[in-house]
Amino acid sequence: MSPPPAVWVSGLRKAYASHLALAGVDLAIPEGEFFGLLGPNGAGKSTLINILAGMVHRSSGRAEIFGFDVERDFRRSRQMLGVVPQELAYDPFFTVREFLRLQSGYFGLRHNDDWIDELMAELDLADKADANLRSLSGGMKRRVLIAQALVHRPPVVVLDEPTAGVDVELRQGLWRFMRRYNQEGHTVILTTHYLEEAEELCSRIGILQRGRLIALDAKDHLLARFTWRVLTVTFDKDPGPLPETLAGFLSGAGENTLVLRLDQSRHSLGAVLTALQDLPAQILDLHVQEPDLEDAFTDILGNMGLEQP
Ligand SMILES: Nc1ncnc2c1ncn2[C@@H]1O[C@H](COP(=O)(O)OP(=O)(O)OP(=O)(O)O)[C@@H](O)[C@H]1O
Repeated sequence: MSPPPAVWVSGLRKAYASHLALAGVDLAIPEGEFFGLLGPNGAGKSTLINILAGMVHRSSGRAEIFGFDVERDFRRSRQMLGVVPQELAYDPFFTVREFLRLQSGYFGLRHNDDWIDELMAELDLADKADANLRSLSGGMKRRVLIAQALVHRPPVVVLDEPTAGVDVELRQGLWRFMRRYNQEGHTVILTTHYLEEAEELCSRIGILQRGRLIALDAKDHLLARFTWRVLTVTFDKDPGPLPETLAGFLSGAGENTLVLRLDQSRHSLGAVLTALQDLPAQILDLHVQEPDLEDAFTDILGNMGLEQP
């Protein structure tokens, strides 16, 4: 028998009074995956995460972590899971080290200092070990949140908007840390509004909208659905009117610059360049932009007739 997936959800529903926050979600996340859970505000992402963490009671359906039901086997499933929440709920009188020891205690770990030291070093918190939580900057508090979630070395970690509002440098540091944690074999689930972040880190993407998974695919497959490219061409002077063969591709123009949108599956870039070279101006620069996850996200939500966040 194959081992159970890290996360398994089937027919999962959550109703708040008459509002359906999750309307029957099926999802299996295998061990070791870096999974991106995306969706506009109110789509149900936090509800799903909170059900997995045993913090919200599901209305119906199943939810398991490594085969342990999140309610019936709460202790075992929770032991397998680390959740990095959006906000730090803590007693501000503790130092960072005291706080992480306390968290270890919740998981029955009394001698956890070696791992706490390693976590603090990895997250650049070592020189704040004895600082009071109250005195930390927003970025430092964010690191403490991550350390808190990992204090019991969970095989599955869920990061809910881990880099919201942090500066570029810290974001890059957190990406490196998450990538390394995943490369060590841990399963990572990330929710984010920064689609660039999901594109950089996640191998598979699920898009939730109004409590339903409207897309679930490998990131590369999602992106491969899009065959258009945007070609920006800069000339040494005004190139004049485009030949008729290219006029239909024009999507913008600036000073001595033309922007063409081409569908690669139908138009050859070579033929387009040859036609451009016939214009009475020299090409100085060419830039080809490929679709990114943001384009895929917008398009998928657009096809559903729904607005993006
Ligand atoms: N405790 C609650 N009581 C009533 N409705 C709730 C409750 N928690 C969430 N909801 C509703 O359920 C829906 C899903 O909310 P949820 O927080 O899961 O979305 P989300 O995708 O995490 O959004 P965001 O990106 O804004 O965090 C929303 O319409 C929200 O208003």
